[in-house]
Amino acid sequence: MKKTLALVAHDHKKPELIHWATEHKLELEKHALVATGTTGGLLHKALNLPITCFKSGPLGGDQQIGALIAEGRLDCLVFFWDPLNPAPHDPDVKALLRLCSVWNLPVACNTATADMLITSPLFFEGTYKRDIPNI
Ligand SMILES: O=C(CO)COP(=O)(O)O
Repeated sequence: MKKTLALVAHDHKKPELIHWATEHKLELEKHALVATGTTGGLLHKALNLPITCFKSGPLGGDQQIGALIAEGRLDCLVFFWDPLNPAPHDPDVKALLRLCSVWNLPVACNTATADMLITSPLFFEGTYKRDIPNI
């Protein structure tokens, strides 16, 4: 079942996300992909797959992805945020992760979780119906 996935990584984590996405290209190409600006550009170069690129994270890209979540238009977020370096837009990062909890959206913040998510038949075969809060 085709899903919409968002892929985002902070600068020090971009190589890790590109490596992960390359490993899982065969699965990723079945889905619609969106990303923040710089991440999306690099992923497009590495994977040669269509990716809808929003603004760069510090310029509002995280919030654009947050808007997709609030509108019920995103199925999953892979967000390799950097736990070792502060970002100027940390409030936006926190807001994006917060919305994942508010809307019970599957979110992977490291490769181990992303591996489990992308290989989960529960999620990708469409048998799993996630509860969405009735807000
Ligand atoms: O800052 C980001 C996420 O918080 C990512 O933005 P870029 O993909 O534009 O680097």
